[in-house]
Amino acid sequence: MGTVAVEGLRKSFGKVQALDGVTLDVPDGSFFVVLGPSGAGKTTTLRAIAGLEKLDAGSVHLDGRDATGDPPAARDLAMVFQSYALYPRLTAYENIASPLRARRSSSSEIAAAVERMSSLLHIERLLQRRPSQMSGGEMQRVALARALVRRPRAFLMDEPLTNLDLKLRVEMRTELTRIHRSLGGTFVYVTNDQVEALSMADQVAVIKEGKVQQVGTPTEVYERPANQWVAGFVGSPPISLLACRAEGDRLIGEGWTLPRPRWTTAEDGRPLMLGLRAEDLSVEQRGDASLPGELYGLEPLGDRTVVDVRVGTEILKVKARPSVTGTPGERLHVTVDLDRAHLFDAGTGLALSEAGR
Ligand SMILES: Nc1ncnc2c1ncn2[C@@H]1O[C@H](COP(=O)(O)OP(=O)(O)OP(=O)(O)O)[C@@H](O)[C@H]1O
Repeated sequence: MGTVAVEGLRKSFGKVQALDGVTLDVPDGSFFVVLGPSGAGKTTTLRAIAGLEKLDAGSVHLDGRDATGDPPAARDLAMVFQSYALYPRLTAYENIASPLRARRSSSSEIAAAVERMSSLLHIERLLQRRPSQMSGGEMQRVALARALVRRPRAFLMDEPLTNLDLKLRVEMRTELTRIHRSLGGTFVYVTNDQVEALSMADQVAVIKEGKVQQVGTPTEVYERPANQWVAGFVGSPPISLLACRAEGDRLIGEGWTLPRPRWTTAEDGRPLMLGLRAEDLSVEQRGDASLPGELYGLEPLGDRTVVDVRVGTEILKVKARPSVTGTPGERLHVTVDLDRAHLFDAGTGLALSEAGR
């Protein structure tokens, strides 16, 4: 078993409220990602689970048992940090073996476990090297192997891929999901990188200023963001937001109108924000629902081009084929897939009811 449940975690550092009532339920065997910007309280949450932070309020349950007062060593959790923290004088083999030596495992058990981990992480050829003889990516793999060699109740990972270059980071994302599948343990993984979160997680908890904004699968968080902030934080290029209001069967903004989506329940006149993702907009096809604008700029990204279109005072980001061309200032229409649009209350930022969608 390896369930982790925290409830109502509160922690302040002087005037900073790092955790403001964090509640999370991590199912056994899941790859659970805590996603949020810098300073959101991700590390503090992880440290609270590990028992490294004295809480102002709240509880931590491990496998259903109240572990709030337990010292870190009694919690049976393994932690992997951003910094590798390898023993500099020990070889990779000895580094990976160290948690097992501390538990007095036999040398044959140790050899078998190190062999299994090093093959899983493709580091067999590094085993006799010391940290000074390895690259950052190699050290990170050894650090992961050292954490994964034990079978603790859960693995807590604090941005373990941050120090790697982009290519290695992308590679390690796939590796980590593969390792999770083959080991089958509970992973609680902290990151500020939404691509990392969406690509690896079974469940994502999005956190901002010490408060959980939404918990769901990557698809739920992306396709049905609970509020405007989550919609803006998750997704690249970021979602475009336009101020508007509903009037009868229309949505009316500055210099544009669209048919009111069938599914929205907003009453007339209420200030709203319309959220449109780049892939739900088009400058290449003409549809019934479209916004008049002018070309602001083109951002070629190889496999696609992001077209910036000015509509009123806002810039919309539109995904287009790489071959798309145009001159800044040119008038054009942006076709909107209204079935995939999002509406938020402009005051509270909360997503409007999607009943009937
Ligand atoms: N030991 C500390 N003393 C004072 N303030 C702290 C301490 N630890 C964290 N904080 C503050 O608490 C808030 C949350 O910090 P935390 O490290 O949990 O954020 P984070 O989401 O992990 O950020 P990052 O992605 O930058 O690591 C921040 O404002 C931070 O400055």
